[in-house]
Amino acid sequence: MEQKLKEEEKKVGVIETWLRKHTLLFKGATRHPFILSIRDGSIDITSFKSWLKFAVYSCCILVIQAQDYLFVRAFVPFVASVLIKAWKESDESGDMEVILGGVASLEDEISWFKREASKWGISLSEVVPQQTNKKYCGLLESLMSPDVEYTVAITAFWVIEVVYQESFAHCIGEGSKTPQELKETCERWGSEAFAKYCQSLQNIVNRRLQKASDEELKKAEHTFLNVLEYEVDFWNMSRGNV
Ligand SMILES: Cc1ncc(CO)c(N)n1
Repeated sequence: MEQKLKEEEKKVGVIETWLRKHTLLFKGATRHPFILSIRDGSIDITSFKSWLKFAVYSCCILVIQAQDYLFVRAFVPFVASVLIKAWKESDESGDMEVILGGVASLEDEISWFKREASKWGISLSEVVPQQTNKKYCGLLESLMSPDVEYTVAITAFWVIEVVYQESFAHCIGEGSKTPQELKETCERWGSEAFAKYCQSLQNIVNRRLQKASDEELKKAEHTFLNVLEYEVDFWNMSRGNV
């Protein structure tokens, strides 16, 4: 049985196997009620005239965006640590370009967060990190340790990106009623280009996992699950859960 599973994993790829095994948690992170409310337009303010609804609406998306700005600032050094690991440990020189592309797009992301904030009249320097966010940034920091293998770190990197990609692609996919004001946000992570970049990361991860020891595989799967749980918690901040 054990042997059969191993053979199966080799054929379909480890990631595919994980996604089948942990479908519920993956759906929890990529089809969160917050995302569904963007997609079905129920988050929309324009159909509700009362200013209170406006406040609630702006609050939940703004909480996520402001917290995400802080998250992305912590994400940059994490990605830099993955870059160092790729340089030291990778068996393929092409990995570095993919990761470097990620760093470049984070620069653009940070500028975009700043533009968005000024549009909404928020001062990002005054945003206080919520407990959930602090915990997630703590996870990133622990993954920056030189003791964490490249395979485990790149797995975390891929899943962090793919949750956003899958979530926001769902908001602009067939039949979505996403409000105009949120389209740009959704396009940022839901675009074809971002999907391609996530696919490049996924190819690296699959290649690494195929060669990984059982011990490393176990660690990588644990990290994969950990990230998914933190992503669910992150979305939960939109409901005022800190
Ligand atoms: C919380 C979170 N997860 C993933 C991404 C993708 O970059 C992001 N910006 N924020």
